[in-house]
Amino acid sequence: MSGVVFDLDGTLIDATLDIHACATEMLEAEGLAPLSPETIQGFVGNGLGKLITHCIEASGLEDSPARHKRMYDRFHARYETAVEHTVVFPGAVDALEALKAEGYRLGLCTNKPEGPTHGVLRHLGLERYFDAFAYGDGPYPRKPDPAPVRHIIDQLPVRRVLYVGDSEVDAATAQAAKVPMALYTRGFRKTPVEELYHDAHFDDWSELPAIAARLAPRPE
Ligand SMILES: O=C(O)COP(=O)(O)O
Ligand SMILES: [Mg+2]
Repeated sequence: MSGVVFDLDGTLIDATLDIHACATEMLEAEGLAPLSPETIQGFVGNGLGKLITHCIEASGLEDSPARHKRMYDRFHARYETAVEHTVVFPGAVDALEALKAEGYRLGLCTNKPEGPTHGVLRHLGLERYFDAFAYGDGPYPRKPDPAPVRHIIDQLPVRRVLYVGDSEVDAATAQAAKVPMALYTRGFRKTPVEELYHDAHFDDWSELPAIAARLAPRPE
């Protein structure tokens, strides 16, 4: 069997406005000034803990454990239901449908915590496409450690996978897991495409089934 493993934020969905709303409320509760949506978007991809650290540092404060926990808890409490402004990238659902129809097993490998991941997937009708999940608060290290990808490969289970992601973290994860990487170029990447590990890149989701057929040929 073959599988395709997807990153979430910046790859399948753009949750910037909802993440920004959670961050704004969290900063306000601390008496801090809001940060722009672009700034917050740049903090996404390494998990919620890292996003909180970036918010604290961007506000000119020290990332003390007590402050970090207070802000993390406040953000997390709102995160699962902050879904109303989140959108799926154009063509991504059709690509998931096509891959499913071709017999691929699909996995979702995100650094987002488990509750907010399922909250947004349910809201967008995407939960049913995936046969296995790994989260940023699971019992394994976060991406770019290869452990969450391995966890998904074991759960699916599949022998061959293609990893699909948008960012530096995803490229490093695929490389560490020694799996082929398809880079979605309209996500939250900051590094030029040529400088990131990848075997294929695409800016149009209709290209993905052909990329998968090449890099993770279908079931024998
Ligand atoms: O950093 C996050 O919380 C989520 O990021 P990811 O879905 O791109 O892994
Ligand atoms: Mg991402």
